[in-house]
Amino acid sequence: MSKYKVFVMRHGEGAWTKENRFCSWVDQRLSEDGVKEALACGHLLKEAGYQLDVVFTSLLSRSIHTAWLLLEAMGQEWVPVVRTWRLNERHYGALIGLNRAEMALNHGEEQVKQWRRSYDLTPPPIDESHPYFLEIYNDRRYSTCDVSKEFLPKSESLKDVLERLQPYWDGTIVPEIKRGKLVLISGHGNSCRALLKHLEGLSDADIVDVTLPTGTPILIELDENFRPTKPMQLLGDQKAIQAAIRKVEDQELL
Ligand SMILES: O=C(OP(=O)(O)O)[C@H](O)COP(=O)(O)O
Repeated sequence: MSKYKVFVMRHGEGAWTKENRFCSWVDQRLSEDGVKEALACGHLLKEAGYQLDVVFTSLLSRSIHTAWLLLEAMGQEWVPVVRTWRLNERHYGALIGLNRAEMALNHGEEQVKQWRRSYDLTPPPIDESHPYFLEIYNDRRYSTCDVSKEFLPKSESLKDVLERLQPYWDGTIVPEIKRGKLVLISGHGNSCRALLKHLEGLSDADIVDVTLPTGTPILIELDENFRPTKPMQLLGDQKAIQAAIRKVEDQELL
């Protein structure tokens, strides 16, 4: 029997999703479609009668704006929004800013798929010669983290993401859920995949086939031991959701 519910969602479409570039820790804003998606999620949850108690986001604007727009559409703007770097998107290292289709031309589609979806493959690290290095590491938000700047990641596999996210899930989010709070996590494609791997108990091989569309709330129902009681539910028009998943999967195609 389900005791707890939690929503996990990837933010609305970001500006660089449209340009097909690895965005990761670069602070791009939502595209016009991304704004619409976030508002539509809020309307969907409102119509279903949900009342949120707390929303967790990353430190990246696209995840925070999604939370704000969703709460506005629900008429629940007063609900606390809590930000943490531990929900940031996977750090794509030296791949940040690169175009996926161009990379497939140079390295082959299979290599790009491996970089994007395998569980424990870490891309080459970002270094000071990278065009976005200073923009990321000189940003004041990263002086506010619970680890000092020099220990923040320079590249991550999905496994690394789960390792930095899980202490926050266990220590901060789970206690809220246990107190009876309805929590929504406005995260990113890969920070949400890492969390879903953990919650759904997916194997390293099975997570490779999980791709998340933007702006789609995923409802997870858990028993008293935080084990899923039913398959996760992607809420909304199922045909549109499948089309949105295919769009993300096809980003590496030539
Ligand atoms: O920034 C990103 O994800 P996000 O749009 O969910 O924040 C990544 O570039 C997602 O890339 P991927 O779908 O190739 O893993």
